[in-house]
Amino acid sequence: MIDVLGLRKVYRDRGREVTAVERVDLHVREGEIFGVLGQSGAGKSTLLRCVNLLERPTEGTVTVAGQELTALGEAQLRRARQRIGMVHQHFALLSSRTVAGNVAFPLEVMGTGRAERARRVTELLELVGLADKAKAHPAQLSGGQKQRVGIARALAGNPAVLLSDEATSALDPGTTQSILALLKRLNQELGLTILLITHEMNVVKSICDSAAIMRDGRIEESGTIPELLAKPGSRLAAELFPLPPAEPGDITITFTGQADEPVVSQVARTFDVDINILGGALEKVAGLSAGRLRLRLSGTQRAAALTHLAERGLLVEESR
Ligand SMILES: Nc1ncnc2c1ncn2[C@@H]1O[C@H](COP(=O)(O)OP(=O)(O)OP(=O)(O)O)[C@@H](O)[C@H]1O
Repeated sequence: MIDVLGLRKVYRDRGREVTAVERVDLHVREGEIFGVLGQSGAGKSTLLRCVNLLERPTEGTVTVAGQELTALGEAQLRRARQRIGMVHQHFALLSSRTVAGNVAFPLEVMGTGRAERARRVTELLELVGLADKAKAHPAQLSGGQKQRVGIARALAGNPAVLLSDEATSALDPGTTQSILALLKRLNQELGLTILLITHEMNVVKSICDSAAIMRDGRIEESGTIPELLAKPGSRLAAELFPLPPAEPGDITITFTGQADEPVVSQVARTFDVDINILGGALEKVAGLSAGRLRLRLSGTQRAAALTHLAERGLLVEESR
């Protein structure tokens, strides 16, 4: 649904060149929620703004819903952008307009007639749970309510794709969860493809099907959550499940889906090994139970025990 190939963005800032995004490829499948995770300055906003060409890439191509945006002129681009909704960290609402007026704004720009506009605004406000706030002004709303208005406005043009620029980072944890639940519901009910950027692991953990980790303008790893968790040395796995520092010979096992099986005690019994559990964490990620354990194993059948764990589909990594 979104294909970014060889994307590069260089800003020229007072005679200096700043490379914000360097040779990035990104493939977001139809109907998925894809999270780009990274620290401040990693290039996430630039990448997102290049996807709807609010920022023109220095190099590379961007294709959304089969249309190569990087090949379009300004007029065609304006039309194509109507099918790409965007949600902002600080909501970007018009303070002089009511909630209904804010949601109606993109419809006015598109030339939608008055009656159809009113019908659509009502429908959108119901969708985000704000039907009773149509006549309120943004200043009278909580942060979570403002973001719901932002989401309704982003959906006005019936977009195939929603881009979310840190939609929850100005919100408290409880409100964050309710906005994430709304995004997930819209994803499932409308089949909306969502590309979001965030610096919060919690966002990826709660709603993303796939993720990429970005650092210094580059994508370090990218894939579905189970793929990323199954990859040796995965940064996503390490950040999702922080463990104490390892000593040489310590074993880290990462698992998705096998959380209900008593694997460790079975291995201890079958291979007569002593197992020390040094740390561990279990989480629900992308709807799957996943976790990591740091173990110290000793016994004459240690190697056979490790092979058995790997054969059971667990990722087994030994620290050096
Ligand atoms: N308009 C601009 N002109 C010059 N440099 C810019 C511009 N926008 C961003 N940059 C630089 O590009 C790099 C990436 O910035 P970007 O905002 O994309 O990162 P980010 O990961 O979204 O960070 P944050 O979460 O803090 O916004 C940074 O070094 C930033 O200073």
